[in-house]
Amino acid sequence: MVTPQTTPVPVEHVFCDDAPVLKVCGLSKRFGAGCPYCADPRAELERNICPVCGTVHAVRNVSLEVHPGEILGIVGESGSGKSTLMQCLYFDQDPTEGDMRVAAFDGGAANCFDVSRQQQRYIRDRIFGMVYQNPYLGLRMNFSSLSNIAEKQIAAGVRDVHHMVKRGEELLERVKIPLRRKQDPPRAFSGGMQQRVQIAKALSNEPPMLFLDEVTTGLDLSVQARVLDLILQLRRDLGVSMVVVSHDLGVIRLLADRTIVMLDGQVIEHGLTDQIMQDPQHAYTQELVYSLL
Ligand SMILES: Nc1ncnc2c1ncn2[C@@H]1O[C@H](COP(=O)(O)OP(=O)(O)OP(=O)(O)O)[C@@H](O)[C@H]1O
Repeated sequence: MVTPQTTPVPVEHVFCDDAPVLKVCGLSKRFGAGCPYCADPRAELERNICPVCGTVHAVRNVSLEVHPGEILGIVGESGSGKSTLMQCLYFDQDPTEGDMRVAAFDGGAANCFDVSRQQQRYIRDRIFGMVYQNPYLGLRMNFSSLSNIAEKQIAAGVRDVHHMVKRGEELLERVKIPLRRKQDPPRAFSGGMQQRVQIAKALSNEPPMLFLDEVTTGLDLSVQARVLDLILQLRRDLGVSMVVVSHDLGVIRLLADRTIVMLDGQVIEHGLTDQIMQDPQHAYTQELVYSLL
């Protein structure tokens, strides 16, 4: 039985000296209007729900940094707020509060949650890439794989068809989709291949920052291993920074340099992944780690 501690861990960034690619401070997302009771940070919620007004506090005061070439893992059980957090970072959801700085946008001077929708689209199209757990959210299932990759390039302003085809083919080769299948639509592919096409699409504009939300969930073990291997290879070859969300600590252990553990919308533990694996502090993290042994 897990006994959650409700006090969030203060975030100290003691691991890297280089400037972050992405820096998020105090991100919260609630579903519902809130009330004076749950507006108080000391309020006792029923998991993540206000007992007075029923508002869901899906993400509570989360801060994080991602450094160049680093993979940050976010792990937590179902409902802990991982996907909502990721959706806020990728502008799929508006946070209730928070500040996000992106080094490649305005030199990190602007809070990206406050900029215009057009500027947010610019950041999504040119600086960020997203791979969703459900490939139906990231791909047009009836378009060819090559067209899917071109779509992201067009959104980023690329108009040279020859360049788009060349880049699309390069990426399909990189993610090991045979080029003879480049005109096939993703609906004709297996789950693992669909995730590879999503990854190719997300990488098409050479984004410095890639978000991966439960990308191996639902795949069988051998396919999962190949996708994980591909992610590590991309980091090695391209130096792209990543935020990887998973409920599976095994996946996070394999991929992430640093890890954040979430429970009921809060960060309950964070640190170097090896450190968390060897010496988990929170009862919930201990349970996660011991379940892997
Ligand atoms: N649109 C919504 N309206 C109300 N509550 C929501 C909404 N979206 C998410 N929630 C709630 O927010 C909380 C966090 O959900 P979220 O999907 O982010 O968790 P998760 O850790 O990603 O879980 P899973 O891995 O199952 O997707 C949950 O309590 C969920 O029920």
